[in-house]
Amino acid sequence: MRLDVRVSFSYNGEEILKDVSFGAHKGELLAIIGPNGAGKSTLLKCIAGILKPEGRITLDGLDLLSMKPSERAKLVSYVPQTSFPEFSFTIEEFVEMGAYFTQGSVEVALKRVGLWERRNESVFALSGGEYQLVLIARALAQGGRVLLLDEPTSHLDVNNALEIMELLRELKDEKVVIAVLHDLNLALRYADRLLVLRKGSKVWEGKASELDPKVLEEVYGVRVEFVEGKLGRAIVASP
Ligand SMILES: Nc1ncnc2c1ncn2[C@@H]1O[C@H](COP(=O)(O)OP(=O)(O)OP(=O)(O)O)[C@@H](O)[C@H]1O
Repeated sequence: MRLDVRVSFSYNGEEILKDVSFGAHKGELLAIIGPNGAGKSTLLKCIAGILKPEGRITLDGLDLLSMKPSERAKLVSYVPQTSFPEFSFTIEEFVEMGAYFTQGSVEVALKRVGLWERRNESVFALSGGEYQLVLIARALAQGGRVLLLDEPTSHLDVNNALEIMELLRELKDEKVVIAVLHDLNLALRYADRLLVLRKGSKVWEGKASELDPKVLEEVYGVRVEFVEGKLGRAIVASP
């Protein structure tokens, strides 16, 4: 299972994505990183079919850009940046609000994120981390082959953030998983591959283990050091 992307995108004549190309496949977690305004969310929305870019996006050779939205939604699911629900649905109802699901797929998805027993509770009763899990369950219930997540760990404490990342680590063996991440330490620890964007252009793409701190220094405009500890590598940044 392989996704190939080469896109450009403009808002009102301003080029936001400039011929950004990369590949992603099952078995690897790809993280998109880069400073605010780099175009990360725009890129994810182009793949999700929310925005219409120029270029080409194929999944195992299938042209996603020329596909009907209903067909594409069966293949690609998208978890937007967290926003809190406005209506008091139960957890189960909320997951059923995705475009495609079967009764069985909702149950499997909620069990996967550990919230099936709580399915009749209101989504208003959820913490930020639990709500993020519900958003992921809604995407999983669609059963697509590509899972896109926009900052799935923002606003979460370290424990919940690690829980989400562990879940993505499991899911990468079933789907193409691509996440926009602001937390560089999580990206470095969990992503197999990184796509680094700045000002709408690809600056670097490669194995997370091969990332040179100089790339981050150039992109973020800060000094960066990698520190090795017993639990892994950490990034220290300084102005
Ligand atoms: N609806 C819109 N209309 C016009 N410009 C937009 C729109 N949405 C985003 N942009 C612009 O596109 C550029 C990229 O935005 P995008 O949200 O993709 O960046 P990002 O890398 O996800 O940023 P962040 O890390 O802050 O979420 C920004 O300059 C932004 O102002």
